[in-house]
Amino acid sequence: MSISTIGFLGPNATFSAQAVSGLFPNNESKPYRTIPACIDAVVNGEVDAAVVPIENTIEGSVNLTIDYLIHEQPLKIIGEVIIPIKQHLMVHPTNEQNWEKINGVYSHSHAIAQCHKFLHSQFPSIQLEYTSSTGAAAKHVSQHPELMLAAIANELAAEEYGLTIVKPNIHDFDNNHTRFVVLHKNMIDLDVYIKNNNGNKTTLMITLPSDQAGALHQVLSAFAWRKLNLSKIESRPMKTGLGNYFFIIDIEQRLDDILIPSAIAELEALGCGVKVLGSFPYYLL
Ligand SMILES: O=C(O)C(=O)Cc1ccccc1
Repeated sequence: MSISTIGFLGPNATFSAQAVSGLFPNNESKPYRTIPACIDAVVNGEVDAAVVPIENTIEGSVNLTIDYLIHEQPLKIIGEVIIPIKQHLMVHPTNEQNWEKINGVYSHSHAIAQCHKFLHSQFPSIQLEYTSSTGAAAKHVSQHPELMLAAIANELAAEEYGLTIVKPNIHDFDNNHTRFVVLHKNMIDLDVYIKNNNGNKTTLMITLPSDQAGALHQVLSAFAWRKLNLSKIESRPMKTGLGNYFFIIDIEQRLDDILIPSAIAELEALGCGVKVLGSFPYYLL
């Protein structure tokens, strides 16, 4: 297979690690400390692909991933994997009996946001500490049994770092899932290697002509009358001035020979900029 090593947001036992082992059970994988570091590792050839989080049911988009892809390192999205997310509160075994007296909770910003209601009702004035990942939080707590700390992370992290889960399933909404994208330098066909996908998508980045009334409406019409089903539309700042935004649009099918190319041609004729970020299979684990 032309994909051998996969980069992910480490250390071991993060949700990203879980997504990688679910989708690529036989590949080598390599942890990186941040999402940009995972993406850079693909660009400089340290790994063949990276798996990074892009959207969560409760917290929405992972802006760092979208922005780094758009503004810094233009890789291709070659696949998507969606996994259920269960957040647990865990402490060092020494503190198991006294866990209600913890004075600091460590985790990734998305994990903390997924548990806001729980934290607000159980620990209204506790110190929240943001870490680069849930795994990093669990590792930190495991290294400081002398402090009364807890981490929010998954079951694998509790096992990997020897922590005790004192309150399972503290995410505020049951239907908690995260979408991860698989990034590669080239637009390769992942479903040649991984069968049984659950569907296909094409992701476009679209910029609108400036100050044109009804431009977004016209963009959406180009998809609507071709019956191209959109599963997501999101705006992000261009970072060039207030009010300047680009759009990320997911179409619920592969880049075909006729429909999507003709929609793109129509958008370009309207003065839009269009870039295909990827056309890929997705997998639900
Ligand atoms: O920190 C992790 O474990 C990650 O992989 C990022 C993340 C954080 C919270 C939910 C899903 C993914």
